[in-house]
Amino acid sequence: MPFSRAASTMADFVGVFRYSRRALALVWDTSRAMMLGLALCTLVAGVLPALAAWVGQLIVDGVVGAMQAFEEAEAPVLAVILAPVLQLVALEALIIGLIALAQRGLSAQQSLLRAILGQRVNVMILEKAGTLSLSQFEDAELYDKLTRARREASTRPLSLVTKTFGLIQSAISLASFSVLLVQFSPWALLILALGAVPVFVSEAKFSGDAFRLFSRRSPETRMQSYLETVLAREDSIKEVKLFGLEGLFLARYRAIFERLFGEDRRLTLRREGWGFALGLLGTLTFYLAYAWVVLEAVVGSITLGQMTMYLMVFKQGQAALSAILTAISGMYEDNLYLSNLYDYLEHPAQHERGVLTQGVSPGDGLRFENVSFAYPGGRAALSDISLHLAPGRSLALVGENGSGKTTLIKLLTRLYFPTEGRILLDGSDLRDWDAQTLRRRVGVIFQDFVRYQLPVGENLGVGDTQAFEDVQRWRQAAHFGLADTFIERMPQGYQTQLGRWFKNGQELSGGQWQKIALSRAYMREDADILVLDEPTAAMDAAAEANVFARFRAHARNKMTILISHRFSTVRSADLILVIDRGRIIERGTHDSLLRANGRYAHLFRLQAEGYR
Ligand SMILES: Nc1ncnc2c1ncn2[C@@H]1O[C@H](COP(=O)(O)OP(=O)(O)OP(=O)(O)O)[C@@H](O)[C@H]1O
Repeated sequence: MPFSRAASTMADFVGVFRYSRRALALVWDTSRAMMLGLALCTLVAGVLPALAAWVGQLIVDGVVGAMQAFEEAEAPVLAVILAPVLQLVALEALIIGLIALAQRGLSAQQSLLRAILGQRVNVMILEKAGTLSLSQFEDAELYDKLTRARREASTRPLSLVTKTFGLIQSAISLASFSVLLVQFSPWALLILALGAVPVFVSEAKFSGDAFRLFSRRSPETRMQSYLETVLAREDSIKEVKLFGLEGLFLARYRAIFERLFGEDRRLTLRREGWGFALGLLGTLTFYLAYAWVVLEAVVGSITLGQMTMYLMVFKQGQAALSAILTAISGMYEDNLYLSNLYDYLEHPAQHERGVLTQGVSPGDGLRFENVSFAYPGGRAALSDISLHLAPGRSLALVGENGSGKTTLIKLLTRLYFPTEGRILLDGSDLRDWDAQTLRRRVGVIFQDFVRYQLPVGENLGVGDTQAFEDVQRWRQAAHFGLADTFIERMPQGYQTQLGRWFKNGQELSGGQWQKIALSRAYMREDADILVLDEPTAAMDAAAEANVFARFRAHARNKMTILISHRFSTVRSADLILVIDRGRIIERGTHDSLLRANGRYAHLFRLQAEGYR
């Protein structure tokens, strides 16, 4: 390897460790007491083994001395001769006991910290997810980082801290062993090091390889977990069964596993193979040193006690050194995974910087001025949209599937920003509005509303977090959304658990769910813009008529926007926009549009004929 490449590989290797400091800070911040406890136990567990080895030497030499004394004495008193040796044995027992205590302390604190830190990191990941915009969520690369972080990152900070302490512990042990060993010969230290370094280099290389493998294939692992979900979740199982998809999906699931496993196997075999071969070097050096120490004992340059000690010290020193190197390569691996976590956490959130709580011309309502929009990486979904909706007026959007109706609502609710043009509320650009204020002013139900696995009351409460548990408000909203009658018939009324995930959960029909969603929109008492995207598609005709009668009464002074494929619901709107491939192609009232005899009139007649 040329020098410059070696240097840059080394720099990469060292550079990765920059996350160690942050992980340590995180743990320190999480529990100072336990981090100090860990440090103390580490210190004790690090220093005492060398002390034990030294006492071991004293015991052996003490025994040899006692044997001589016993032979030489005329009237030997066993207790007197043995006493010093026995004291040493007791000391050794005490030291071993303390080591065991320190190790238990370490493992107890580690397992507690693991739980707290795992939770903390998961919360950090989820909090960050809350700050991401919808388009960031739809960015596959960022989403991969998020899933990788959720899968792997929560255990890494502790693992890093444990390894750092483990490293310090082994370093202390090694230093204390070295102090003993260097009295035998400084060369022994060199032999010790030579045996361990090759294993370390190969470990570091393979942990890098494993991380790259893990990162590269996150799309495949995501597909795997997606297939698991489809095959094992109640909301998809019905269709899977009826279409007989189990075999097909399982085969795909297996194929992904086999492909991934092939790579894993290759890596594992190489890693362990090299680990074994290079590990033999360590064994070889140990036996070299062994022979040497024995030789020195035989020729009488060291005592029998020293021989025992040196052999033990060499063996344990070797173990400590290889523990140090393993810890470093493990830390390198943890740092790689943490780099992914911090990359994700530091991904710039698209800050909503607006501060306005009032527009420059209150009462002006909503305006789109030449608004165009394209989804990231997609073609234009909306082009040159202009419209004005004054308070108390209603707007209906009509158009084929995929024409851009929902997209318009997403812009209006600031889930996305226009690529061109502006949207004004009360005369001020939507971007400049304070997020909270804006959210309070808009009540919206999307077609793909969420069916929360929560009690039915809370399913309404999510519509207004300030009234999340307010039973009175639930009842009122359910009344407007026509959900009250069936909710009151449920076994535990508003406390009835919905969905099948939890015990005694009740499943609702499609139309009932839609009524829940509709009531959720009514929870927004302060909202003066109400948006309903296909709110009644699953409802029976009587319910639909009722819903709109209530809606009109409720929305008398509000701005309302309605998306529907049913002309019966659209016709009463003050303004109807017909959208086609992202453009407004017709606008007017029901009557004027019929008179114009264009697309609207055509679609209307088609639907009317269907009912004849
Ligand atoms: N998140 C997205 N990312 C990229 N493209 C999208 C996204 N959502 C919608 N689109 C595309 O934007 C276009 C308009 O979609 P939109 O959902 O606004 O249609 P729609 O008029 O509401 O349709 P429908 O009547 O079926 O609900 C479609 O071509 C669709 O493929």
